[in-house]
Amino acid sequence: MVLAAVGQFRATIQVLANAESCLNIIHRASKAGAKTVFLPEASDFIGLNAEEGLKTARNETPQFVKMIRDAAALSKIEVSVGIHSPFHLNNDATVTPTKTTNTCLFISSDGEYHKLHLFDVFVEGSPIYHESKGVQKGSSFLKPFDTSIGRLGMNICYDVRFPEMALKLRREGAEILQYPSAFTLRTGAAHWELLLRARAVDTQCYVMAAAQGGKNMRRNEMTDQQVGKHDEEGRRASYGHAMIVDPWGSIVAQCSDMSTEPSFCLADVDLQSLRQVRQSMPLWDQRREDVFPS
Ligand SMILES: O=C(O)CNC(=O)[C@H](CS)NC(=O)CCC(=O)C(=O)O
Repeated sequence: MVLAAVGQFRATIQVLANAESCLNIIHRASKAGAKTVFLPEASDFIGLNAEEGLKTARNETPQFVKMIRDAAALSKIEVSVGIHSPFHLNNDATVTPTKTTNTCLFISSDGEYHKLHLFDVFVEGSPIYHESKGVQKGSSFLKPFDTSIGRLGMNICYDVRFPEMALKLRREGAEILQYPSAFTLRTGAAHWELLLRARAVDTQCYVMAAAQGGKNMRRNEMTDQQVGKHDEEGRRASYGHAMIVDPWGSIVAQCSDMSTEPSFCLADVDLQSLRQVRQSMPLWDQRREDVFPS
C-alpha cells in the first residue's frame, strides 16, 4: 500500500501566488506520507485570453516549474502538475510560438503529456469555451510509465470524455489514470463524478482527479471586455470536487466542496486489490476483438 494525494485550489492570473498554493499542497501531502501528489490542470495560471496566456506561459511559467521541481526534491515526493508551455512548430525553438500547449508534467521521471482533446464547446447555460483559440492540441499518445504508486497513464480534463484513450492506456499497462482538471460548474455538476467513476470501472484502474475549485477570476482582475464572457457575474469558476476513485469505482477520497483554500485528500493505492478486481472480472480476456477490434 502506498499513499497518493490529489490537490484542489483556485488558480488565478497570479503565477507566484499559484506556485505558493501548489507548494503548500506539496509540502503538506508529503508530510502526511504521500509518495505522489497530483495537482490540477493549469496550475500555473488561468489566463484572461489567448495572447495574455501565451505571454504568461513564456515569461512566468518557467519560474513556476522551477519552484515545483525544487519543492518536489525538497519534500521527496513525485508531483504531477498541469501547466501551459509555448508551442513551437516542429519543436523548433527559433519559431515564434503563437499558441501554448496544455501540458501535464510528471516531476521526477520527466513524463510530459500534451492534452489531445480540446474543450471547444457551447453548452446552454454555461460560458463559451474555445480552448483551441489559444492552445495547440497534442499530437501523440504517451505510453503509461512507472511511478512509485504504480503505472500511470496521463490524461487531462476533457480527455475524460474520450473512453478510447482510457482503454488504450489500460491496454498499454496503466494501473492509474490521472485527470487533472478545471471543470466548469455546469458540466461538473452533471458529469464529473459520473465520468471519473465510469473510467475507473471501464479500465479497472485507480483514477486521480486533481481539480481547480472556486472562482478563478475576480471582477477587478478583468478588463471591461472580459467581464461578461465567463458567467453572469463576469467570472470564471471551476467545479472542484477533486477525488480519488478505486478500480471498483468507489470514491475513496474527495476534497471539500466548501474549500477554495489549497487542500488535498489522500487514499491508499493497493495494487493487490486492483489485481483482484481484474481477476474476478477479467474484462481484458473477454473483449470481443473479433467483433470490436482495438
Ligand atoms: O488551460 C487553461 O487555462 C485551463 N484549461 C481549462 O480550463 C480546460 C480548457 S478551457 N477546461 C476543460 O477542459 C473543462 C472540461 C469540462 O468542463 C468538461 O468536459 O465538461
